[in-house]
Amino acid sequence: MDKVFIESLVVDAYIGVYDWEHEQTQPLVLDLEMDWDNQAAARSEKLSDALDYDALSKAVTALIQSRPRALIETVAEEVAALVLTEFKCPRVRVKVGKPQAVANARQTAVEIVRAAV
Ligand SMILES: Nc1nc2c(c(=O)[nH]1)N=C([C@H](O)[C@@H](O)CO)CN2
Repeated sequence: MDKVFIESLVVDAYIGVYDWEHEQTQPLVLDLEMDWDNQAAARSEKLSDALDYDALSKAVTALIQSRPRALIETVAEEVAALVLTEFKCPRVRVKVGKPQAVANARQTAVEIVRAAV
C-alpha cells in the first residue's frame, strides 16, 4: 500500500497529569503514517483524490487544541480515530512525542497503529 506522511507536526497543547501542566502549554510532536492509494491522485492531479496532508494537519491541530488531556495515549487514540473516520483512511500509525516531559531524555512518546473496521 502507498503511504502519505506527516512528520514532526508540532502542536502546542495543554497536556499532562500534573497541576503545573494544566497552566501552560507544551509542544507535542506528531508523526503520522497513513495508508492511501496515491495512484488515482497521480493520474488525475486532483486534490480530491489525494489524502490532503494540509487539511489533515489542520484538523489534527484543531482536535488537539480543542481541550486539555492528561495522557499522550489519549491524544494518539483521538488522532487515529479522526484520520480513520473523517478522512476515510484505512490504516494509520500515530506517534505522539512529548519532548519536554523528561529532563534528560530527548523525547518521550507513544505509538499506535489503528485500522478501519
Ligand atoms: N505513558 C505515559 N506516561 C506519562 C505520561 C503520559 O502521557 N503517558 N505523562 C506524564 C506526565 O504528564 C509527564 O509528562 C510530566 O513530565 C508522566 N508519565
